[in-house]
Amino acid sequence: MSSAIINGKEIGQEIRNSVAERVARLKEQGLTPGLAVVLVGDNQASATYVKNKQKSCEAIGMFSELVKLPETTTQEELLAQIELLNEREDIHGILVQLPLPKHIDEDTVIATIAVEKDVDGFSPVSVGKMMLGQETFLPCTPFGVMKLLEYSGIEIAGKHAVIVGRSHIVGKPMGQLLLQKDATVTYTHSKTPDLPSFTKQADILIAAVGRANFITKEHVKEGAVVIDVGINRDENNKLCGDVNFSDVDGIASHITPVPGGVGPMTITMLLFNTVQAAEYTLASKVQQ
Ligand SMILES: Nc1nc(=O)c2c([nH]1)NC[C@@H]1CN(c3ccc(C(=O)N[C@@H](CCC(=O)O)C(=O)O)cc3)C=[N+]21
Repeated sequence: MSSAIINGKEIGQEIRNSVAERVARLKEQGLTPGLAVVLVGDNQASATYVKNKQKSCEAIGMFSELVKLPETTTQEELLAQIELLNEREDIHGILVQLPLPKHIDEDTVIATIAVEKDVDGFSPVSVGKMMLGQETFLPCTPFGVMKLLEYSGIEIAGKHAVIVGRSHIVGKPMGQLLLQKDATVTYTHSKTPDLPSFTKQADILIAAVGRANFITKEHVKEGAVVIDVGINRDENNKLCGDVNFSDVDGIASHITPVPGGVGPMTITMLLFNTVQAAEYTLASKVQQ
């Protein structure tokens, strides 16, 4: 029997519909949620992602502004742009598209984004709050994975979740969110010896390695839920995940496809966080 497909496009659309209703309610109160996307340089992949993000904002009635800066932008110039956006009343969320050119220090840039506008959830304060289980913007990709599991009725408490990959934006926060829902979490990475001996124990396997078709049937336990966070290009330049889908199909109980799995959820949760940021500003105005 083939594995059940977790459809991120469909689940994402359902969430976007409810975000669109919140946007409409804010507009009735004279506030249009606004997202600024900062893009430095002319990386082709980044340009495509950014266009998708803008289209998605507009589709639910949100305002989005692209701040496009040349590859030669200095760090000081970029920081100055972010500070301008921090001050703007019509901008509720700021996303600085990563990766940045090599002469710019990403950590410094991210730390400059006002915490109340950090809809990516990447700033040190947002990460710290997440670790402490305090209310904050959650990083969009792991947040989207949690929604996929929730909407698919997959139990997390008491399950063994194995994460492959330890990036700041996916692997690390992913483990944290699963831990908060009472999973037992194991982190594995490129230096883990005998990886299959760990991944084979997973009830929930999160593949976030960034290597095309890396996870095969030798890594997966019968009946496991397999979440593929990878966005890679194979040798034919076709979009593919970190999981060899056809190899794992039939072994996993559930699996996310690429495209149409985690990717659309990342953008959905960005919209979710931005509308939340706008709602917070309204709430704080009413209090004054
Ligand atoms: N500050 C920052 N925040 C990010 O969230 C961020 C970033 N930088 N840099 C780049 C990565 C990548 N990323 C994706 C989001 C959605 C899809 C997505 O929707 N993918 C579609 C397919 C799109 C296609 O066909 O190319 C899918 O999987 O179905 C992909 C990739 C967000 N990123």
